[in-house]
Amino acid sequence: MSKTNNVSVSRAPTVTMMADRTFFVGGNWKCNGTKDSIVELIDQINEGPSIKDAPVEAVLGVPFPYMSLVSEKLRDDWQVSAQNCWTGDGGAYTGEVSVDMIADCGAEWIILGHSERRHLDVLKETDETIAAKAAYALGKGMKVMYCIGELLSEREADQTLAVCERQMQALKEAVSDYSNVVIAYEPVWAIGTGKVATPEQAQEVHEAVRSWVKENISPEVAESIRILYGGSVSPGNCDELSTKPDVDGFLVGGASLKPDFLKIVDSYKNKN
Ligand SMILES: O=C[C@H](O)COP(=O)(O)O
Repeated sequence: MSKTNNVSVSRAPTVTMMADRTFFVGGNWKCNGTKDSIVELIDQINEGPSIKDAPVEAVLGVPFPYMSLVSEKLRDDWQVSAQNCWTGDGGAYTGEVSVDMIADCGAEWIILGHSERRHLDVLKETDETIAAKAAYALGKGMKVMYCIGELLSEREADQTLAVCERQMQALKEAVSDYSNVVIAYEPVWAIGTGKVATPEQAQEVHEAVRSWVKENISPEVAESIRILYGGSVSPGNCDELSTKPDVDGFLVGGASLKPDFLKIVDSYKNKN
C-alpha cells in the first residue's frame, strides 16, 4: 500500500473482487441489557428466519454476566461473542475474565481493540496489549473480531491509513494465522454519533486495509479475510454499504439491541 496518509488518494484495486468471503454481521451490545431485556430480544431474534444454510454469520457480542444465558437461549445458527478478555490464563487477576471462562460460557468469538477500550481514559488499551490478547485468544482456539479505526482528529490530519496500518502492524507482530480473525474498521467519529461513513469512505479504507494485508501479510490472507464496517450502521443504511466490494459485513452497536437488527443481518442478500 502507498505510504501516503491521505485517505482521499484513489488506488487501483490490487486484490481480486471475486473472493468468497462469507458475509458477517456482529452485534456489539457493549455495557447494555438486563436479563429481562435480553431474553425478550433473543426471543425476537429466534423468531427470525433461519440462517443455517445462508451465506452469513451472525454473532452477538454480549456482556460477560449474560453470555451463558444467551448461549443457552440463542438459536444455534447464531453465535456468541465476548467483548474483551484477559491476556492469559486465570489466577490472581482480580476482575479479569479468562478465555477459558469465555469458552466455558458458550462464546466462540471475542471482540478486541474496540475504540472504547483503546480511547476511554480509564482503559487506554495499547496496540501491544490488544495484539497480545488476540494472539492469546487465537491460541486458545477462539475467533477474534479485531477492531481498528481513526479518531476524527486523525482523519482531519490525513492520518486515517497511518492509524489503521499501525493497528494492523501490531496484530501482524503477534499473530501468524488469520483464519479465525475478522477485521472491523470502525472510524471512531462514526460510532454512536449517527454520522455513518459514506459507502465510498468505507470502501476506500477497506480496500486500502486489504491492500496492506496483501503486501504485508499475504495475498491469500488479503483475499480471504473479512473486513467489517462499524459506526452508526442501521437498517436504513446497511443495504448501500453492503454493496461495496470490500465491505464484508458489519459490527453494529446500538442497532443490535433492537429486533430490526435482523434487517442488518439480512443485508447479506446484497452480495448475491
Ligand atoms: O462495535 C460497534 C461500534 O462501536 C458501532 O456502534 P454504533 O453502531 O452504535 O455506532
